[in-house]
Amino acid sequence: MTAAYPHARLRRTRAAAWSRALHRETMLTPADLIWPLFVTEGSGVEEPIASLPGVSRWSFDGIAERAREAVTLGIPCLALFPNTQPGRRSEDGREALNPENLMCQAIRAIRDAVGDGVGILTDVALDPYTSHGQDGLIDEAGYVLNDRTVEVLVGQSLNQAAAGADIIAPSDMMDGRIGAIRAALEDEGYANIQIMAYAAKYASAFYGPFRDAVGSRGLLKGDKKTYQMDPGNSEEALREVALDLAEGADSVMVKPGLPYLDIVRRVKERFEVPVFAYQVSGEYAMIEAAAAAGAGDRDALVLETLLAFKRAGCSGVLTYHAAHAARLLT
Ligand SMILES: NCC(=O)CCC(=O)O
Ligand SMILES: [Mg+2]
Repeated sequence: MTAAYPHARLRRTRAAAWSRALHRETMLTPADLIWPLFVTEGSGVEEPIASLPGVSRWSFDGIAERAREAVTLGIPCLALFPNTQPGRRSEDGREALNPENLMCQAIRAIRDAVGDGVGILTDVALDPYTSHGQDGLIDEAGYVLNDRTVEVLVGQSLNQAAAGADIIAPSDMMDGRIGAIRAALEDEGYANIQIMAYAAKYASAFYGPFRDAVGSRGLLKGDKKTYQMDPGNSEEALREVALDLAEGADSVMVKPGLPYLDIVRRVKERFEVPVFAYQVSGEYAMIEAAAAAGAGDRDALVLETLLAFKRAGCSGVLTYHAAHAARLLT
């Protein structure tokens, strides 16, 4: 039995800054952050993204510069997303298999700039490469075909592995792709390349600005509800995670972030494996809009939301605020 009031006064340990620091249960450091970057063609190019104020697409030189910045700031990992030009998009997304695509060139630019000073996480899914904006191959009715898509995702993963990716991160939500990719990585001599599975990815309204950033918003017809999860489901997330772990994922991700921290917590408690969350573009945009409207202090909102991911059980968080947060923390 613990003491009761008045012998127990929980305000006692909160009374001074030194004591609050001493009793703080959760810490946020730059090492908890994964920084998503958008890649575009050209050189010396920075394209601001209107719906993601403060975030730009960068050409390879800019990507290399961001990698140097990450090293300086102590951010351990970058996540890459390409803005594929319309002329390189197709019904079958075959640009994903091109060894000279934006993703592969960006990986090499980062390696040239910082060696293995940062980890490189690469997105596996076809939406940045398809002319219809879906994450996989579609039939005449527009339905995303599972098994044929998985075959292409395996090729996409091997293409990224050959270019030097450290963590393959399938975000497509096809069934069985983790096992297929893991087997292919083993066969091709990439036993040490990690897989971070977007295991519980929800069909969410929070992805809008991301689709602007990779140029798929105007292309996408319909929605992604036949493969991404229903926001009402939680038991199903545990099944998704169990399958991805059984298929060989090293870590799992929950996405979006803040509205799904209950899922993070359930996954962490059930499986005791590294869990990551993606604070997605719409969440970033909400914080920026709130700060711009004078509804809250930007720096405080950024740090509090990121700390919440840690408290919920995350090993780390993908966030467009990574560089800003790391500067605040150092
Ligand atoms: N596969 C990566 C994403 O879909 C990111 C979504 C977002 O930031 O809104
Ligand atoms: Mg799954």
